[in-house]
Amino acid sequence: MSEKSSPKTTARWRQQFIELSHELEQQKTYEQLLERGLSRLALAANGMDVCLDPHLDSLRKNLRASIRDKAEVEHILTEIESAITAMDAKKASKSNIVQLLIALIDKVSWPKSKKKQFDKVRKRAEKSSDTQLSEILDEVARLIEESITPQKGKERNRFFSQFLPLKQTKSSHSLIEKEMVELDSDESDTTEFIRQSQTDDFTPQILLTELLERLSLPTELSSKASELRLKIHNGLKTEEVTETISSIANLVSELSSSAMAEKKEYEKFLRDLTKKITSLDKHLYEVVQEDLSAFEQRHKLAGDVEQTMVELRTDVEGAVDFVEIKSVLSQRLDHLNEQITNYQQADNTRFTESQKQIEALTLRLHVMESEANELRLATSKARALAMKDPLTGIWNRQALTEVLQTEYSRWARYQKPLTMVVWDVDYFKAVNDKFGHSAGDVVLKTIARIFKDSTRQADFIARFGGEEFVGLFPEISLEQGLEMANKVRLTIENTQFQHNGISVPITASAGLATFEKGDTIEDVFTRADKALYEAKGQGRNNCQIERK
Ligand SMILES: Nc1nc2c(ncn2[C@@H]2O[C@H](COP(=O)(O)OP(=O)(O)OP(=O)(O)O)[C@@H](O)[C@H]2O)c(=O)[nH]1
Repeated sequence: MSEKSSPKTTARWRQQFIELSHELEQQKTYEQLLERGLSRLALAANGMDVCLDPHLDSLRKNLRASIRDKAEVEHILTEIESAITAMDAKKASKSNIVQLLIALIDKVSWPKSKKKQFDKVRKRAEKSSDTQLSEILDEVARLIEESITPQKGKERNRFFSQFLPLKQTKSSHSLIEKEMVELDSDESDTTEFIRQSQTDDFTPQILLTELLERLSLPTELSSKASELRLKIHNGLKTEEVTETISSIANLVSELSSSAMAEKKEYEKFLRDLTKKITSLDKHLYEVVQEDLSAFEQRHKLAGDVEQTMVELRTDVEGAVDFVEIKSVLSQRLDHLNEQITNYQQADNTRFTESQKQIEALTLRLHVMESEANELRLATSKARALAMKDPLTGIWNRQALTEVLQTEYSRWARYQKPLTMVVWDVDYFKAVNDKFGHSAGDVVLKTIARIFKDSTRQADFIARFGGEEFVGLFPEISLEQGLEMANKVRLTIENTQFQHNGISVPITASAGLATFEKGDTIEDVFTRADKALYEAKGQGRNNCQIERK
């Protein structure tokens, strides 16, 4: 082979050189592009993970350096690879956390009122990105908090409001406001929780510890929580995570049951309180109904009760927990009972006194009634005596006056016949004179008996005075009356009067008149007396009717 190159060979070498140069040029451009891309990727990936960031910085610095250290780059790439592997592991952890959250939500029987909210959070958890995880965790914690402490929510306010008087809504507001402040302070805690969580990396341990920290546990459950916390702190094996989640879920359920039991006890206590207050009110109402004289006492008691209720309400509003409320209510109720007992004692005394007074008054009333009856009877007897003629025992002139008035009114109303008869014993003065006044009295008594025996039940006969008698025949005409009078007259005539074995002839004469339209009592009496005068004039032992 000759040392001199042929032109053809030279041209080929040149061509190859040009192509190689071009290829190198392209590779350099490609390398620059890769460097730039790598640098940008490193910049973009910065912040994804704190462990990755320093390696990315080193890589970018190295890429920007004029002299590159291949070994250094290889080391950086190894570190980046390790960091990315660690990131993947963390990512897997986070998705485990989501699964844990969902498992927790599913395991606990949440109150109906929270069920929907938990379902929403559950859906969000399923679709969540890493950046949303802390937010979801906090929401789950908040819902757990609300679910296990129902007395701090609206339910408690509603619960209270049914026992507090409506007019006290202002006071009730203050109670609500106070609770809102409490809720606000809870939110501050939540904000703090979010802030902290955002800076932390989540692991199942952190999640479970955070959940336990956020549960406000009663004493009887706190020891269980401490055990769990210690177990978590010491590190959980993968198979222990699910078991721990179940334990926390049970704890939450127990806490919820405990809160419900307390709520029920609280409800029962307030129901009993309401019954007692209702009973008091009923008692007060009955007291008023039973004894109006106790109005002032009742008014005072009502004032005391109202005052106690106001104090009670103030105390309840100021109380911080159920035990204090219970204690305050018990004290106030005791005070209220004392007031009621005092009132009842006073009321009993008042009632006993009233009963005594009523018994005394009743006795006095009975005595008075008895006395009044006796008096009425005596008056009646006296009146009867006053109406009777003492000698003959028949009605006297006073009785005649009254009966005349009554019969006259009846006649005026019904216009039925009413006849008057005026009797006079014939020659009575001679009887007295001849046989003595006593004999004359016997004659008068005998004639009175004849009058009485001869007249009907409806008829009336009275001694007018001396030896004069006046009779009334209701519903008897003048003619009928004359007939009846003559019968009486004959009876008298036929009666045997004797004195010392000597027969004493006794006769009587009568004049009759009947009531006519426009008559007064005096008119009729005058006409009857005039008829008597006529009978006397005709020889006595005679009955005459009025002449019209
Ligand atoms: N025994 C007795 N006599 C009385 C009583 N009241 C009145 N007399 C008498 O009755 C008598 C009445 O007499 P007179 O009025 O004159 O009438 P008379 O003698 O009946 O004569 P005539 O009426 O015309 O038939 C008097 O002597 C009275 O004293 C009385 O209660 N008892």
